[in-house]
Amino acid sequence: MKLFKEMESADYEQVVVCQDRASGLKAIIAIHDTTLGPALGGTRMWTYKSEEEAFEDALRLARGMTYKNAAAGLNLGGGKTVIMGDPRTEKNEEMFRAFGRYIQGLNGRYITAEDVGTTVHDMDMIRQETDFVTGVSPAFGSSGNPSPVTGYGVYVGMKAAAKEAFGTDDLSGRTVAVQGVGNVAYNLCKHLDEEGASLIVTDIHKASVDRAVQDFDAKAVAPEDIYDQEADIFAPCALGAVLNDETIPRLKARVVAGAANNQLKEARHGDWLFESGIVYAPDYVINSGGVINVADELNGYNKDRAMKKVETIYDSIERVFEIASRDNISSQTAADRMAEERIENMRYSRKQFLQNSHHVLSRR
Ligand SMILES: NC(=O)C1=CN([C@@H]2O[C@H](COP(=O)(O)OP(=O)(O)OC[C@H]3O[C@@H](n4cnc5c(N)ncnc54)[C@H](O)[C@@H]3O)[C@@H](O)[C@H]2O)C=CC1
Ligand SMILES: CC(C)CC(=O)C(=O)O
Repeated sequence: MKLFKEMESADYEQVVVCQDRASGLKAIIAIHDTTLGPALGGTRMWTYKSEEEAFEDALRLARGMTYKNAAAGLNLGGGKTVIMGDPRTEKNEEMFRAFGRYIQGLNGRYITAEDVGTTVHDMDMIRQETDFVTGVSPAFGSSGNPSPVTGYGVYVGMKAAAKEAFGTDDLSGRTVAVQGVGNVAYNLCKHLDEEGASLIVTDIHKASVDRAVQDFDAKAVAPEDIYDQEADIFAPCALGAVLNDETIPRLKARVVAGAANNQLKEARHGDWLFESGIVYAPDYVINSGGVINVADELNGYNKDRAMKKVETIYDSIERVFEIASRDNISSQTAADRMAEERIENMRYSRKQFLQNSHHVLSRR
């Protein structure tokens, strides 16, 4: 990979490569854009096949956070970290503390939280070395694990997408095919089950599937079969790039609405969904509940305030569909326009120099 060329292509600000031999830490912090404020985005730990794959993931995820935070109306920019390693076997305290020191060195330009492969306990380790971490244990006045709130936000956004497709947001009697029943999707399934939806689930980990089958009477299918299911809604809740040339023709669902980041392999796949009449809830709008929740910590966490804001995901998804139908563009393009417009407007309104600029971190 030609890193500078890649960074130039989407105008990334900074990439920080962190190595600590003693703990085995190999981390890449990507900061995409801080026009709106410090970059907030989680830390993913994953067994990447190559360094190149890890860099690509960090860059793509960081850019997604810029759009997510902008579309959610947060005064935050976009960044993300990936740690190379197996989250089940390669974690240790020293690793997360070394990582925390690297974050502290960025002096507030980047704030972290959980993502795939990291937990509240990991954030507690990081917190020992830096102020710039959210999603730590509630005992520290924090909001804790963001996944249940992300799951609730996806549920709320799925209802808005269902309204667009079926004319009603009632999910009782609907069938939802869920890809990956990890932290977020388990919570999503709970809300869907409570409303009376039927669930079809898959995961590469048998224990996760078994839990969903037992708790929600879900039907289990093999991972490669999830795209072919007779379902009203397909909910991708595992990893990215699952909406692609091979999978889109197989979908029977009228709605795609799930938690995973970067669901579209390429931008043209969003156009394809639109042209096929499939209602797609853009990933970074529907899955913004977690970041909305952890961002509230920067004002001193208030759960009611955070949850009220998470409810607005319904309106944001409706707004995206309005723009898409007004301008005859895909929902993904509509969401991008909404986010880019906010960033550009703020870039303009913040151009005057102020000595003591009101900054989200100055309230901590
Ligand atoms: N945790 C959060 O608050 C947020 C998570 N997200 C995104 O949502 C997605 C899920 O996140 P979490 O639930 O936190 O992660 P998780 O790691 O708890 O769950 C992901 C699940 O997907 C499964 N999986 C992986 N590859 C699969 C495949 N090919 N087929 C079927 N299952 C597969 C894993 O075994 C795991 O159970 C990720 O893309 C993440 O970036 C987005 C916003 C916030
Ligand atoms: C997990 C969130 C708190 C932040 C994030 O990284 C995301 O929304 O993808």
